[in-house]
Amino acid sequence: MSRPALPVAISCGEPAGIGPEVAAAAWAVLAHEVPMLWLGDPRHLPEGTPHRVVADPSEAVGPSPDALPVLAQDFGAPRRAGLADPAHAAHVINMIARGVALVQEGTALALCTAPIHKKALKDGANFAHPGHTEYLAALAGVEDVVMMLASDQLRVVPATIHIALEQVPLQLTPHSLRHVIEITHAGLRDLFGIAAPRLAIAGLNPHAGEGGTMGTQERDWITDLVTQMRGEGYTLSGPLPADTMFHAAARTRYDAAICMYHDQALIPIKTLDFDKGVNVTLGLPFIRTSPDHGTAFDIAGKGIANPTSMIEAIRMAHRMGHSA
Ligand SMILES: NC(=O)C1=CN([C@@H]2O[C@H](COP(=O)(O)OP(=O)(O)OC[C@H]3O[C@@H](n4cnc5c(N)ncnc54)[C@H](O)[C@@H]3O)[C@@H](O)[C@H]2O)C=CC1
Ligand SMILES: NCC(=O)COP(=O)(O)O
Repeated sequence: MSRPALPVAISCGEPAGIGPEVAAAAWAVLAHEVPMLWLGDPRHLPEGTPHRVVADPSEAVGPSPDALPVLAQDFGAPRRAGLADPAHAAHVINMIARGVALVQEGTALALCTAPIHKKALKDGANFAHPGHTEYLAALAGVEDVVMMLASDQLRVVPATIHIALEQVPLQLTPHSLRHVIEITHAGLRDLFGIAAPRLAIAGLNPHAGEGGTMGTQERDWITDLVTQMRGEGYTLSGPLPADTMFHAAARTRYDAAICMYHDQALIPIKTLDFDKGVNVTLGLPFIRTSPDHGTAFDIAGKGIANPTSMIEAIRMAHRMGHSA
């Protein structure tokens, strides 16, 4: 029996940002290929976006080439491009939670989240999480999830995510790094179809510590953890000096780079492939992807936002939803 063509649920993200316009543009490209269900206030879609409000996600099963199906929520006010409205914040958060509920109850295939403005959600609704990744983990009731950014050229994982740099050496532990390696390995195998994933582990310090002269974490425990996990059957290299592990030849030697902090991971992929990078959360009991960019207030509403990352994120959610 064939499975119903469930939609990818797309949470609207910050209405003042480019989320609504890149979602509408992605639908225009993918409408014949991927069933979609946009969650948000239809007034926030770009003017003229063909859409139909549905009462139930079952009305969004199968491709909908004539109109984007919308599960509508009245946010109370129209959007003002580039200017977050604090009154929207709670609704933005609810759209994420609604998307998770749809996937968990089996009426959506996967979740693709449009970007949120983290500070706007904190200011407007006291949002307790630094990003989707942590919020989704809380909603799913799982302790350890992994943020991966993936493109054709590179996959990166920050072992610590949205924390201040000064917190990195405190929160990065053998226990936490082990979990990141385990979850990444499983994600590459199960969601990316890589039977024997090769992971490159970055050092934390310049020159991976240079034998303890530029930092001691590599000498004190990272090298031991890598050696131990190699003995358990993982294919790991490192800890590697982070400045030389992203050039073209180096990138051929691994399937994902495990980095020690946010910018160490995200700078190389956003430099190489900002347009096509996709953010995927590993370790959740459902599929979640997102474009790699943020709300881009500086260009919101101008019709110039590039939708490619959103398109790739929806495609990846759809593909993974069918392979999981
Ligand atoms: N998944 C999510 O919810 C994410 C949310 N953010 C949030 O977005 C907000 C703004 O973050 P920024 O660091 O300024 O990053 P950003 O990605 O919003 O913007 C950085 C620069 O890239 C440009 N840009 C971004 N996306 C583009 C697109 N699709 N087409 C053309 N140009 C594009 C912007 O105009 C800007 O000049 C912050 O609150 C941040 O936390 C950032 C990344 C991901
Ligand atoms: N810089 C990536 C980012 O902030 C995405 O975070 P999340 O909202 O997907 O957790």
